[in-house]
Amino acid sequence: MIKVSNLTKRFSGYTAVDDISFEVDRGEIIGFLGPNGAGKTTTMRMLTGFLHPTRGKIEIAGCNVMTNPLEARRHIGYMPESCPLYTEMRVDEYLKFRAKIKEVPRRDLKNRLGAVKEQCGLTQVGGRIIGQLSKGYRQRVGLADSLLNEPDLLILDEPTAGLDPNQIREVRELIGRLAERHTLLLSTHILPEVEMACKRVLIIDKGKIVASDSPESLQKRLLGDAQISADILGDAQVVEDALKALESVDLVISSPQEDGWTRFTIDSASPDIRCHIFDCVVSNGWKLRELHTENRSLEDLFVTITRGNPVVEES
Ligand SMILES: Nc1ncnc2c1ncn2[C@@H]1O[C@H](COP(=O)(O)OP(=O)(O)OP(=O)(O)O)[C@@H](O)[C@H]1O
Repeated sequence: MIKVSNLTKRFSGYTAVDDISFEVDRGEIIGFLGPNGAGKTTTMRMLTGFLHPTRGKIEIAGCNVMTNPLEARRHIGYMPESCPLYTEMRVDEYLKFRAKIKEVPRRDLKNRLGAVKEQCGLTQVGGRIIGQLSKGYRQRVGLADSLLNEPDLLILDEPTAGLDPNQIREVRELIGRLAERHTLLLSTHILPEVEMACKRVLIIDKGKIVASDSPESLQKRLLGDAQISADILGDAQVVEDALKALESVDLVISSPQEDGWTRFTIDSASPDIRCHIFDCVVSNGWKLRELHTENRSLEDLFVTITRGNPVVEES
């Protein structure tokens, strides 16, 4: 659906996007992550034909964006970071206006308007003035706009930026529903958003793609070792020594809890040694009330990657 080859954008000597290449298959949901100024918006604007690259090639659904921008755009629904809505217009009026610009055939207009309003939960607010809507609803109008031309590909630039937690939840749910029917490229700073929705993440830093993989395998490959937490009742020193003696255990840290319990934090080179810990506790007659692998978040991963750690190529 998207094929980007050696894409570069320079602004008066400054390289905002530096020779990036990636592909997105039809139906994929991709999180596009990066710190401020990494080049996300610049990349998205080039993908949608709003900004001309300095170098490189972009194909959307087989159309070359540089040589055939109008045809390529027919496949794309784009919601820019700050949605340029005409705030004095009513929702219906605005969507009709946008549909005409997007050359939605007159005979389809009513159906398309009805469908996108339904999809975005706007059916009740068609007569409202956009400027008087909440930011969450304005965001929905932006999304409805991006869906008018029945695009195969949705490109959303920080769709939840500036929304309050309730609005974020609503817009996320809406995006989740849209993801069932579209290929989706979603840029965001909010990492749980990506963990929830995206099957693959592309991480861009200083204009370069530094990682491309599923959140789970990136976590495994970058953070590698497992960290396990176990609450055990027994002589703390004896337990600690026994845990340290287990194969593939690198480090055990103990911290006393109430009523004689101790929490052991165990670093291991093996992905999961919980069964061995359990057997060790049982064979020594100790008690166990908690045993789990600590989940390292995408946030840890993001910080690791964008602080100059090794580049992770797609597997
Ligand atoms: N029109 C422009 N002229 C000059 N420099 C620009 C222009 N647009 C973007 N840049 C620069 O290119 C770099 C990448 O910007 P971009 O907006 O793509 O980053 P981003 O990853 O989207 O950041 P954010 O998360 O803050 O939106 C930044 O250093 C920015 O200042």
